[in-house]
Amino acid sequence: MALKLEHVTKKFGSFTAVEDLTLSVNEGQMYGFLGANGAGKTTTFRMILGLLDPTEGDITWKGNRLTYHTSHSVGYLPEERGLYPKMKVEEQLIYLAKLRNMQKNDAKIAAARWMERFDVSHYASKKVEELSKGNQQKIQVISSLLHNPSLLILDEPFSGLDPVNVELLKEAIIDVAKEGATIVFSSHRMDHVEELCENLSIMHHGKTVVSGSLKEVKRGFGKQNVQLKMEQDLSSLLHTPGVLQFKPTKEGGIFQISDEKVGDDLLKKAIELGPVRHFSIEEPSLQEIFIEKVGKQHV
Ligand SMILES: Nc1ncnc2c1ncn2[C@@H]1O[C@H](COP(=O)(O)OP(=O)(O)OP(=O)(O)O)[C@@H](O)[C@H]1O
Repeated sequence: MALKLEHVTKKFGSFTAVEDLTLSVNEGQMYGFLGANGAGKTTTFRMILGLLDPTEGDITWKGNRLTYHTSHSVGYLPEERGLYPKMKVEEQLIYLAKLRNMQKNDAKIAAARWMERFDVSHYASKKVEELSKGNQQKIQVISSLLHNPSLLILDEPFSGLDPVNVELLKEAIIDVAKEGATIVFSSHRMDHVEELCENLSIMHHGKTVVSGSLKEVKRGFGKQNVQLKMEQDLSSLLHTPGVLQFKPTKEGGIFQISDEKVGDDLLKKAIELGPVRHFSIEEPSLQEIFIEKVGKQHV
């Protein structure tokens, strides 16, 4: 395991922000960190980076404790974005890369490549403060990965980006992972995590409520969804044993079921009602799992 957190707890005074967190991430893996506001994600990132000390537990990256200022192999996109507003974009990217031990010329070449990729080359000689929030975000993302970090920690990397830029960033993250970097990111967007991560954790009030591979998490949830498309009113099928919930849709309805066999019973009953245009059994979405585990009021 490249990144290892073992029984990590962080207390601020008497308040426990992170409690007994254990997780590991393989080299080259993309790990998703989910949780409602205040769940403890940023605190965990700061501990991984060595910016905060855990109250208890151990954190290691390839066997050693990281200290952010001595590690040049780490990239971090902090939640509170912090570029120098008066500095020009290219100048700033090169400056930050040099702080991470990159040669000026290599930094210049890499900055030009990434600015082109993120479609911000035309801002190279503008001051950061002259850019829109989303474009500033892209510059900060570039600064976190310009020096080819082997561990990249991204706190809410997609927030504030429009859909085109979200796609640009996703593709970039996938490429960085393919080149071997280990990536840990937090997001409130379940679909992004579902799309990008093999493994994930959901935190709630500092505790891990769900963790594992996406497949394990979905299977472990136990429940599945049956989608039926047909003209007839389906509400009577709610009383089929094993049906937990029913949500009518424009074309029919979606049933939450306790196990796959209930799907067969539903299909038989649906056929008795009339012609079935569509029937499918689907895995629960991460969104459903999150809402059930963390609670609707926290989303
Ligand atoms: N320096 C600190 N002193 C006291 N409490 C803190 C400190 N830093 C964080 N906390 C508390 O720890 C909890 C976890 O905060 P954290 O920022 O890690 O959450 P988060 O999951 O990143 O939330 P969000 O999704 O809103 O960014 C919060 O209740 C927060 O108020």
